[in-house]
Amino acid sequence: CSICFSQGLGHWFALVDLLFVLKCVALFCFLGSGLSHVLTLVLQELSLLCKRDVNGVGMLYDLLRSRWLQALLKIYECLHHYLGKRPVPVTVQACVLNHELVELLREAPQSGEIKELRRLLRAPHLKALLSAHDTVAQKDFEPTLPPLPDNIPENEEAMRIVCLVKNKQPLGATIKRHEITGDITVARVIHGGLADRSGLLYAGDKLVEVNGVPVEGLEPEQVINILALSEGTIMFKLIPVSDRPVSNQTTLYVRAMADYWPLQDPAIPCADAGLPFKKGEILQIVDQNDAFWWQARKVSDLSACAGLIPSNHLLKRKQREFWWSQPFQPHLCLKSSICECEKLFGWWNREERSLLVPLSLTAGFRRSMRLCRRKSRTNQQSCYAQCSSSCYSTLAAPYEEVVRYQRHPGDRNRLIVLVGPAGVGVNELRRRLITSNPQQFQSAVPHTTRVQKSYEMNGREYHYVSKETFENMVYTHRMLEYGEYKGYLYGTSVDAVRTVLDGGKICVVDLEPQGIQVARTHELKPYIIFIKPSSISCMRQSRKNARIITDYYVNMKFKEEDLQEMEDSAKKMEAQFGQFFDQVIVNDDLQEASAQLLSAVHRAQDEPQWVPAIWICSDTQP
Ligand SMILES: Nc1ncnc2c1ncn2[C@@H]1O[C@H](COP(=O)(O)OP(=O)(O)OP(=O)(O)O)[C@@H](O)[C@H]1O
Repeated sequence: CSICFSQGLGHWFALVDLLFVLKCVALFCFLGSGLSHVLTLVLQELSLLCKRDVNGVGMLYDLLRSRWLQALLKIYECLHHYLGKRPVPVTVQACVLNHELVELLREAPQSGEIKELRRLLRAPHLKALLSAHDTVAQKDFEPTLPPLPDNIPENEEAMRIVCLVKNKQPLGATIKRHEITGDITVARVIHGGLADRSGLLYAGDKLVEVNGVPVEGLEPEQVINILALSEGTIMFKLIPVSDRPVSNQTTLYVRAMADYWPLQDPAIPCADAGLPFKKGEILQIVDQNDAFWWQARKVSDLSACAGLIPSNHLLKRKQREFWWSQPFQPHLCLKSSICECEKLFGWWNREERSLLVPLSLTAGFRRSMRLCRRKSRTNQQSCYAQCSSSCYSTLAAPYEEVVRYQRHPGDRNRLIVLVGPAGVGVNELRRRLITSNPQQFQSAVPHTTRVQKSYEMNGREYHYVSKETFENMVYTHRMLEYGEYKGYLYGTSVDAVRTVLDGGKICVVDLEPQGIQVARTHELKPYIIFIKPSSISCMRQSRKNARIITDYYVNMKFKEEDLQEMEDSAKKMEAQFGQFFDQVIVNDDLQEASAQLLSAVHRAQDEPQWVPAIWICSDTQP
């Protein structure tokens, strides 16, 4: 019936003429006594109206004749009938009775039947059943709250008594002592906690008593002890805050760009209430009332009670303080990540790859030139090794606002960016992905300033451009990454990526991690996949027959130092850039990693993902 009223009535007014509605409502006033009978009358009325073709009556007629509604009404009638003759428990203490009986049987002569009866009555499931019976019979569903104290002060208005039943959850409120007055007040109520859900405690409420113990002169720790020792119900006597904070917060989602460990933060007002998080995790911010300490929870566990996190402003300050507290270092990372690092990594090795496979038809399939790459990484090492990850993160905002985004089927595909340490298999995986379906996946054709060779075709292996054109592209920020090798410039341009995307294909590129931030634009909406090496012991097995190609040796085996270098480099990449990774694939078994890559690429295009809000909310490219 409630379904009928809550859902049906809205339609009713819209569909049927007013006179008819009044008639039906009058009939429904008899609810509870012969509802089926009333329904029959309504149906008769409706069938007459149907003949007169009153607007919408046919629909209502069908609704009232539907089998589920009829069944619902029958159930209602049965229940109503039962209300008048509900059974009354013979005893409300079946458990006690059972216990007494078992004792009597113990003393009785031990025949087979008596033994069996005793065994049955002592069985735990029967005892549980009787206990459930007693609970229902006594209607003991609610916890019993203690009686209100007699000595309630006269200015009752100013005092509030709050009784909360303690369960396994924390209370979800913090208290503090006012420095001057010494008053103990509720400092904050944690979103989703017991106190918050009760709606009875507010930040600023002044505690007068806890479980009958006056708190005047006590330290917050002593008050916490009283709470910890009490069982069952906790009774607070408090003076309510005069102006309660009005909650007009809008929920905000952010990606954490730094790690945070509350237990290691001496500044947090209550470490137990802190929410630890790792970079890259998505947080739901539920309270920003405090300028320094926000309340948040992880989207991976939204049912949990919120925790304290430093506000944007505070976390940034902490990062800076930490950075300055470190022993002096040249802080190469700051410098290089802005400008010079772009030059340190990248393209010269790819040029060599193209020499080795000169007639490769798909641009971007260039094989490893390990020595060149290692040469570039020697510079990179100094950047990774000399600065801690906090050094890099001082540059960035500690939280990035994100929204859920799902690509519209008609929109351009998202750019797929593969990142990983040299030798991990980025090119192998990219090559396998593209050859699995060249109609769908494609690489971006790089630009170079070197001269075109006889067997090459402009726009296939490279776009051959003059140095001036290339430099102009760099200055106008049209290069995702670029580098110099043997006096020539090489780079991947945004235009080359755009060409692939405009052709309706999915563009797959591999970038050095420094290129990620350049690629992260509203236009390209890149989905970043980190290819991670498995453990060294696993790689010893999986790379046993793998060959790498260097400047001087073709088919060179992986050496122990290569594997170690790969692992170290991967760790540093994760520490510095992990917050940008949408997906991490461990490249242990090649087949499995390829399958994971394929499904990740499809997920990126077809399923909702968290992306920077600025990509969606702003029409202008950041
Ligand atoms: N999971 C794997 N199991 C076995 N061999 C692998 C695996 N992944 C990659 N390889 C092999 O390792 C070698 C290096 O891979 P690849 O050239 O793709 O590395 P890369 O990450 O592109 O590094 P670089 O840029 O230095 O070439 C190749 O011979 C490749 O076939």
